[in-house]
Amino acid sequence: MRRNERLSDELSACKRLSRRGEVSDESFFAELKGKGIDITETQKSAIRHPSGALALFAGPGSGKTTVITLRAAYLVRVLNEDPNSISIFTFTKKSADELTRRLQQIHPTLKSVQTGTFHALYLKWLLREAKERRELLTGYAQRGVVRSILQSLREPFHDDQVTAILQAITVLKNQMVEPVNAKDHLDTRDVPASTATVYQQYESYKKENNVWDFDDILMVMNERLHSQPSFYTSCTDSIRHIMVDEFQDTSRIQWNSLLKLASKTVSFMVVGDDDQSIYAFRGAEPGLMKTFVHARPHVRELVLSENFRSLDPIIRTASRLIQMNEDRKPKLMRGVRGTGERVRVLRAKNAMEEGRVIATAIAKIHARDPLRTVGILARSHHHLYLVSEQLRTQGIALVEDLGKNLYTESVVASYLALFRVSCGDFRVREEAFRFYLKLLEPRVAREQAGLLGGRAALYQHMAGTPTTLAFDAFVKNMAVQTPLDAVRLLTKHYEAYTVRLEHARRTPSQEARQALQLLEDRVAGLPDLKTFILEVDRFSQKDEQGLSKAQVRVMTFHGAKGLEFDDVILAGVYDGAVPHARALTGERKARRVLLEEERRLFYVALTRARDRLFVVYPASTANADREPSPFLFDAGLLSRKDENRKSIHTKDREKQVRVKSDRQIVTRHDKRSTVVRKAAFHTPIPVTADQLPKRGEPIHHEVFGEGVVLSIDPFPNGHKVAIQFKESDVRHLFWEVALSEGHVRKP
Ligand SMILES: Nc1ncnc2c1ncn2[C@@H]1O[C@H](COP(=O)(O)OP(=O)(O)OP(=O)(O)O)[C@@H](O)[C@H]1O
Repeated sequence: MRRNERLSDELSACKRLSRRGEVSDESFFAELKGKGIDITETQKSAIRHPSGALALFAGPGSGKTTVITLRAAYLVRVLNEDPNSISIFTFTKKSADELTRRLQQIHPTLKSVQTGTFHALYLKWLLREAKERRELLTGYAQRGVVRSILQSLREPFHDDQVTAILQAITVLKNQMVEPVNAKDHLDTRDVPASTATVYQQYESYKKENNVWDFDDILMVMNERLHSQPSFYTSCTDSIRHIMVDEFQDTSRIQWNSLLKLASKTVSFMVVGDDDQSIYAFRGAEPGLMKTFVHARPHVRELVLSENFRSLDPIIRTASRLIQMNEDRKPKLMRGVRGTGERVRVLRAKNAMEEGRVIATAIAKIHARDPLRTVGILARSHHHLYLVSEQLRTQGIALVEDLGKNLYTESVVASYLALFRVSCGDFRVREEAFRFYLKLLEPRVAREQAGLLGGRAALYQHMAGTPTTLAFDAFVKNMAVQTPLDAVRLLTKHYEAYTVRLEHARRTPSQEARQALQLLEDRVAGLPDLKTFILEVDRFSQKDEQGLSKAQVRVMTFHGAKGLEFDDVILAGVYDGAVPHARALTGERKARRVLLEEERRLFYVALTRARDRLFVVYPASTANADREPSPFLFDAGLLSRKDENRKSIHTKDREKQVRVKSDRQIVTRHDKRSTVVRKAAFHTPIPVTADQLPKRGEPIHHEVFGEGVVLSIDPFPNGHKVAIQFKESDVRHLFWEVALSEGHVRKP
């Protein structure tokens, strides 16, 4: 159909639908032009789309979200549709807030358009229509349930595995896999073998206790829509237009419920970009973009091929990177804003210097124009702790979307308590003493377990005993050490403590270890603990005034999705962090899938910049040398000549990786630190048959004392041994770890 014919068809269809709004079609677009927004013909087509299904697939910065907001405005202002009858789905709260902000900027009446994440909108409708009121099982409580199920299964486990199991359950529920079928869909290389059983018991627990988790909101909504006609009618009666932003992140269950909801609406529009799909770990299925086009009769497909956001060097960099992905739909992107400064890669000596490099870059940006918006993005929120602190210390007002900082991480808070006491601040002596007991005096800690868990003043209770005297000497000695030595000393004890925990079937998560590595970076070079404490206090007391005026925002790559900034600084872009080390382990196929997802994530980060883009990487963190991310080579930002070394394009890197064992890959750059720790925590030395215990044999354990072996069972990479200890319950030990760490012996 020729364009003019199509346009006149669209207009007449709109007129048929229209109850005549406050502005005409011509003045709507003329008003936008007056504001400097010259809507393209394809964008207009999508905005005017009268009824039926429409798919708008295009690259970053092409105006997909703009079309969604303007379409909502057009429906209300030109076609006189009720704003309440328009529902817009997004995938993060931040994108929903951004949409609401953009809508309100266009016109105040658009405040009533229903925007939100699937979870938020569905929960609202469930509360309204079905009067469903359930407590939500989240965060800590959710982990507690999984932990106690694992304990009841007598499974040794790590806290990280609790995270992996919960993530797997989310994916299964989003893929609509029932617990009975879960086994066939799980890869036991990624999750413990008991995950399917845990899933089953976890679901039963929620049912018995009448609670939901977040994924249940999607499940219940989908089930009600399909099985309760009255619920379905009451929901769909009030919705005439559905739009979905970032459709590439839709999961099977979201798709199922959407299809049902949209079967009665006047229009159903989805916008997305397969290159920006970054939520596989939550069950996203970018393949649904293809399904959409075939699922509905007469789906109209539109493609936008202009990038309105970024200057050419940024677009070129991002395109070079994403072209390395094999599993994608090729797209043509043309920048309309012209050329600009080249993307700059900055190398910092270490993590602390990285913060200073970024602060200098921001100061330069704001010296030219204080109103420029700056986004500082990193792969993990941990990495942003030190950067944020440096920026605040240098007086830069910023909005953090992290919600916490290094000193609120519980293990770091305990270290700080000990440091404070060693500097003469006895207000936190109780906290410090309890931590000290856990770390250095496990036997005393066990004896005092009742008091240790309660609120009693334990130090006072034990004052004058050899234990408190040893504690006093320990903190006194700490005061004369450099902060780095003090941190390392505590970490040595902390590692022994985690091994003991492992025997009790628990270990602290990787998060704690990451925090401790950061702490080492933070204190390196500081002369004494007093200086460190002063700096921490100064940072914590920094007043938050003026943050509303802050033009600098700090967030993760994931959190930046859908947003844009005048200038973007990507922090911590070193190999192992970007791509995440996890993407370089495991089976080749799984590795490729993960690596492509990591590349898409970095692509999302690069494409948030309008004018200038800086990429920063520290040459050393946590006492280990770091190399720049291989993605910087993929994107053409670094070349072999720059680094004077062999190519580390990710494709070549994959080849290297194939010939190495998983452990070597993860720890390639961490030879001095992580290898040692990983080996200690996860890689037991194989034992010979005569080193294995026998049933009925007596055993001595350094923490649990004397015991007798009840059973020996094969376990991945070793053996699980059940031991009845005299002074405690039956304990299950991972024999190879226990033996190689010297925690057990035959008496
Ligand atoms: N026709 C246009 N003329 C000028 N600017 C435009 C036009 N369309 C969109 N823009 C601007 O381009 C920028 C990117 O638009 P938008 O955020 O809608 O893109 P997007 O496709 O949703 O991006 P992403 O997928 O990367 O999040 C915004 O600043 C928007 O105001």
